[in-house]
Amino acid sequence: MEIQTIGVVGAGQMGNGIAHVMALAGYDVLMSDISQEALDKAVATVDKNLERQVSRDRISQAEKDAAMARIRTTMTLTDLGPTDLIIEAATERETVKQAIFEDLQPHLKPHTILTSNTSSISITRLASRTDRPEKFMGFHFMNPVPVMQLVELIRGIATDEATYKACLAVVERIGKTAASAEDFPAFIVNRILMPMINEAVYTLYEGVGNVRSIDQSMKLGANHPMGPLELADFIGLDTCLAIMNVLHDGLADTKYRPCPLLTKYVEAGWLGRKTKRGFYDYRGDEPVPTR
Ligand SMILES: CC(=O)CC(=O)SCCNC(=O)CCNC(=O)[C@H](O)C(C)(C)COP(=O)(O)OP(=O)(O)OC[C@H]1O[C@@H](n2cnc3c(N)ncnc32)[C@H](O)[C@@H]1OP(=O)(O)O
Ligand SMILES: NC(=O)C1=CN([C@@H]2O[C@H](COP(=O)(O)OP(=O)(O)OC[C@H]3O[C@@H](n4cnc5c(N)ncnc54)[C@H](OP(=O)(O)O)[C@@H]3O)[C@@H](O)[C@H]2O)C=CC1
Repeated sequence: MEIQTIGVVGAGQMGNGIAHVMALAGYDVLMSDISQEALDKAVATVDKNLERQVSRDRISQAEKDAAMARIRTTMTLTDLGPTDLIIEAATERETVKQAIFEDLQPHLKPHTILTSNTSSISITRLASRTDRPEKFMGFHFMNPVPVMQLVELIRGIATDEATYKACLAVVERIGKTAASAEDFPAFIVNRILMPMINEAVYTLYEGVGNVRSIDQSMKLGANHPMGPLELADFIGLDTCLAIMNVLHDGLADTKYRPCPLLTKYVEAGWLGRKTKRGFYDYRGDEPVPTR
């Protein structure tokens, strides 16, 4: 069955990016969130990012207008029930995701495919609590979604081939590249990337470098487009900590223990760009290191 309508749960930085690329590729998108403010902000962000693509001649004004017209929003999660494919992109907390799939379940069409954009949580475990583990997958975009080429596709133990192929066809239609990952904590990208970010926080915690010298070293010394602390702020420090906890619990190896300094920033509510403070303070014209 060809997918035509897509439901996106969670209108944060990932949800708005997913809505953006799906609408641009011609899918009808219905996005939900628990906050009307988040939905309004997400639509405004998509509009701004599409406008940027128009101004750089990546897309035409008509393509932008058509994409914006394909995005609708709702505060009622169950309105997403009749869509062909649901991509859950809410906060990285297993109980939040489980509750979303539980609430959706009675309202789904028999053919609806359920997916999660989780960065780390077991797809098999999320799937096992639904009525359709064979129609459940990990659909993991990278941030910023309109720019990054990769989508990790993660099959749970019960995912069937038709579901995998349907998701692969969506990745191809939006012009991105799929990497197939086995369902183990944090999959491929975050299994490798997040311990590096956590190590950068340890490097800061132990005083080996400060925020600026650590980021500069990895940008100029390893050609990374962003330093690891800048990238952590970009991803969200709550998300980084949640991923480290999943690695630590799931692989039971102390090498994945989250740095206490990362925990401290999250406890302070300094979550990075989204709260305007993390390893950098974004409240002024230029980001200022906080250490
Ligand atoms: C945590 C997880 O589960 C998984 C993850 O996502 S891990 C995080 C993965 N992401 C990364 O590692 C990102 C690392 N950073 C980068 O690659 C770059 O810094 C960046 C692409 C974000 C910005 O690049 P830059 O060169 O500094 O900025 P800029 O020149 O403004 O942008 C580059 C292009 O992206 C576009 N762009 C940037 N952000 C955009 C957005 N949100 N929407 C649409 N387009 C965007 C720009 O318009 C520009 O397009 P053109 O090439 O057509 O001109
Ligand atoms: N940040 C990143 O770089 C990446 C993140 N991911 C994953 O994507 C998911 C979303 O992350 P991200 O967009 O960064 O997070 P954000 O914090 O930016 O957005 C999450 C959104 O989900 C909302 N939300 C929380 N609970 C619910 C619920 N029950 N129903 C609907 N919406 C809800 C939040 O609302 P409120 O703010 O009101 O709580 C918020 O608007 C996570 O699973 C994350 O691991 C994947 C790839 C990259």
